[in-house]
Parts: sequence; structure tokens; C-alpha cells
Amino acid sequence: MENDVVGELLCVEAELQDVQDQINILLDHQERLYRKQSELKALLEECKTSENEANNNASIAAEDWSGNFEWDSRADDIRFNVFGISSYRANQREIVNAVMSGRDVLVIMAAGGGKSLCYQLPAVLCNGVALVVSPLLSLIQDQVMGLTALGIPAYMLTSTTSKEDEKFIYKALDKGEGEMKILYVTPEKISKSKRFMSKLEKCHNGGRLSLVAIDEAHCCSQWGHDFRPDYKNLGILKVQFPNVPMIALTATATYKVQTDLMEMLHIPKCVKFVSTVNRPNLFYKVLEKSSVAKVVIDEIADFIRQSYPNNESGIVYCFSRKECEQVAKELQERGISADYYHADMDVTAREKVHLRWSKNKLQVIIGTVAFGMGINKPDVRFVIHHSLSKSMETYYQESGRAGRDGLPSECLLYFRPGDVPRQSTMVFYENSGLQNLYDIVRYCQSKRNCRRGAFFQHFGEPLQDCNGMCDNCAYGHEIKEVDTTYHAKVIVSLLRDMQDNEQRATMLQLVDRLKVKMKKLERRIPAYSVCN
Ligand SMILES: Nc1ncnc2c1ncn2[C@@H]1O[C@H](COP(=O)(O)OP(=O)(O)OP(=O)(O)O)[C@@H](O)[C@H]1O
Repeated sequence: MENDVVGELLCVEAELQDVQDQINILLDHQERLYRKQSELKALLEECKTSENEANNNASIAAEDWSGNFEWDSRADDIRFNVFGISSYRANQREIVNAVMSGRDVLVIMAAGGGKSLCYQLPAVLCNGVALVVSPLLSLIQDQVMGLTALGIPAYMLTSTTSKEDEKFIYKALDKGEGEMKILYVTPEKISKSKRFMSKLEKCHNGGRLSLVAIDEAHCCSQWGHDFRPDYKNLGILKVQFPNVPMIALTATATYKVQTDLMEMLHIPKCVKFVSTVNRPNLFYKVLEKSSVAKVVIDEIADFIRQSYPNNESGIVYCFSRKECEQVAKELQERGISADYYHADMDVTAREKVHLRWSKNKLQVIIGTVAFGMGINKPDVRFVIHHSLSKSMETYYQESGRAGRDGLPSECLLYFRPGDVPRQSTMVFYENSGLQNLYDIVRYCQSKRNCRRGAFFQHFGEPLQDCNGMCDNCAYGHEIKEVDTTYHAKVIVSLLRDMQDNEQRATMLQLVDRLKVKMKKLERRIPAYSVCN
């Protein structure tokens, strides 16, 4: 009898091993299919793009923006002698040529790729004034300061503009008096100031409006990660000035966002320049986040001390304002030069922190998502996420603030499932909010797939080699397989009970109830221990 049982047990074990082997084969197959699926999706997007462009304007395909143009030598002269740039980066020359040819242009170029030159160079080359719409005051101030230092007459019309400058700007628009090549405004100026719009109209009627640039153009789309209601009204610019070339620029836009913003800005026939989202100098890594807050801070402090002992700049992103302050305080207590930045602080205090950090007087800035657009520091060596972002797109943008100078930099994300419900309550009412959140959760939980590959997949781009620049590709992870069938059954029965009794619970309450129920069951049926 015992022999029979042993024999049967061996058979079952052999069969189980066989099943496991088949599962492994299927998992490999699934991974290959995912890759293929992402490549095919990218191809489909490309086909759609070229099909749309062909439908919109058959001549686009035939146009070659890298050929010779009459402004070539003047453009080279200004690029080199005014901007001090010795050669163009990918797509820059082609974009300048398309704008100079009077076409509307959509530019999608990764952070630090050099988008500003794409409209600033044509602005200097052309007669008249270029209007630039940009979402943030700090961003505008930086740009105007930079251009003024290069000797380019650039101005901004914002709440901080002096009466004297305002008078000069209005005169320049109205009558073409004084020298003004570039004028920066926030989108509110377009939607809210009738006076400004009437002066702009006069500038246009006098043939002096050379081009319109829309920076951070993804803000137009509700499907984007940073929708701004005032951006919705920018379409008026194309309606009022149909013959003035418009250039819309952003670091990220999925196909859906691209289509949406082209529609909002009324530029259906624009020439599109899409550069890769790949940032080869960034190393992406996901770390398991301890449920003990102090442990996480200790780890972050150790990482900064050991990897960046020479005051190299970094950012730590936190979920809430309170958490920012707490993390900053605890890092300070561990001897790290750190301070916080969030929307609850007054503007002066925020600017002070930003300035200290920009000038390397402060090593680490601890920010909420409010510390975002307009951060132009090129030498940020690390971006740490104390909790996960709300989407792949947001994470790409935030982590992308590292290494804009092209030098090796690190992007670390601390993940624990307990942080997911905090985000899900925030994104529940956003367009595709939960779907976007689950995409990044999948990114965090993956122990097999290339992190970089996840970005390519998300932005519908063909896969490129990671060159070992993510944790999964560099060292791989030991994968422990756990059978969770029993847990799943208990969860389902728990949910059924709650449904029958019309009860509601948050995710964390649910976890607590599950723990209690598991304990009860274990006591009753010890064989089904949680460790099973
Ligand atoms: N062709 C070039 N050669 C060398 N440096 C360049 C070139 N074009 C731009 N740069 C420099 O690269 C840096 C980043 O450029 P820019 O600020 O325009 O990037 P961006 O694409 O707007 O990035 P972000 O989306 O992060 O704002 C700037 O210091 C700029 O002077």
C-alpha cells in the first residue's frame, strides 16, 4: 500500500514538474509576444501617422527638410555666433527649415533634446516678433534671462512685468517701435487679456508677427499628464493668424495626445518631428519600499552619501506636502543638505529653495509634483521617487529631470503596494486615471522586463537596446514563485461577504480584514498557514 502511494506521489511530482516546465515555456512565449505586440503597435502608429499626413497633405512625404535652403548660411551664422552652438542635434535643422518655410510644426523631443533652439533660431532669423506661449513664470524668466545674456531682445509680458517694460512691449507690438524679437506670455494672457490680443492683432496686421511657438504643448490635451484649461483657448491664435507658422513643442505625447493637441491648436496639416523617448544615460531601478518609514529614509540617505558624496544634485519626489517636509527634515538629521518644495509654500519661499538648489548651495530638493515643469538644471545626477507616480508618463517626465546634460544619472523608485490606494483615490476621476496608474504598478512589479522597454511600449516606439541601463537588464532578479490560490480564494469570499452585506471598504481596510480572516482560518485549519 505504502509503495503504491509513494509511486503515485512520484508520478504526481513528475507531472507537476512537467506542468511547471510548460508554464515556464509559456511565460517565455508570453514575453516574446508582448515584445512583438509592442513592436507591431509602434509600427501601426507609424503607419497611421504617415497615412494621416499623406491624407492631410500629400506633399509632406515628398518634402525633404534636410536639404538646402536660402537661409542656410544666415542660420548657421546665428546658431554659431549668437547661440554659441557648434552643430545641430537630431532634427533641429529640419525643424528650423520647416518653420522657416512657413509650415506649422509639431515637435516631440525628449527632455534636454534642445527644443528651445527650434523656435528661437527662426525667431532671430525672421523679421518681426515671435510670440512664445509658455506655462510657467519661472520657465519664462529663465528663458528671457538666457536670451538677454546672448544679446537677443527678448521680453515677457506677465504679472511681474514693470509698467515701463509693458509700455515698451505694447508700443513694439502696436507700432513696431523699439527692438523686440521674442515675446513670452503665459496662456492666460491669450485667453484673458483683450488689450493684449488687440495689440497682437495690430502687430499681425502690420506684417510683424513672425511665428507663434507653444511650449509644453501637451498641456492642451485632457489626455496628457498636465492638462491646463487655459491651453484649451490657444486654438484662437491659428484662427486669428492663419498664415503665421505655429510650432508646438513637448517632451512627451502619446499618439492620442498628439492628435488631440493638433486638433485643439487647429494645425491638422502640421509637419511632425518625433524623436525617440530613449534617454540612454539614465539608469532605471525599482526598489522594494519598507513599510517602516525610517528604513526608507536610512536607505535614501545611505545612497546619497555613498554614491554622491560631492554634493551632486538630486531630487526626491514625495506623494504629499506633509511627506515632503518630513523626508526633508529626516534627511537633514542624517547630515544631507536637503530642503522641501511644494505648492503650500509662498512663491518667495519656493523660489528661494529652487535658487539655492540651482546654484548648488543645496544638494537635494524634496518636492511634490509641483516641482515640475521649468526645472532646467542640466546636472541633476539622481531622481528618487519616495512613492510611485500616478502614470508612466508622469514618471517619465519626473525621472527625466535627471541627466539633461547627457551624463550618466540614476532614477530610483521606491515601491510598495500599500502606496497604490493613495494614488488611486487621487486619479479615480481623471481620464483613464486608474488604467494609467495600473500601467506604472505593472512597471514597478515587473522583475523580468526591461524598464526602458516599458517606456517604448507606452509611447508606441519600437524597442531599442537598454545596454544594461536598468536593474532588470543589469542584474536580473531572483524570482520566487508563490502559489497564491488560497489567498485569492479567501479574498473572493471576503468580497462576496461584503457585497452580500452591502459593505464598503478602502483597500487598506480590506487588507486588514484579510489578515484577520487568514489568522482565523489558520487557527482552524493549521495546514493552510499563510506561509503555505
Ligand atoms: N545643438 C546643440 N548642441 C549643443 N547643445 C545644445 C544644442 N541644442 C541645445 N543645446 C543645449 O541643450 C540644453 C537643453 O536645451 P533645451 O533647454 O532647449 O532643452 P529642451 O528640449 O527644451 O528640454 P526640456 O524639455 O527639459 O525643457 C541647453 O543647455 C541648450 O543650450
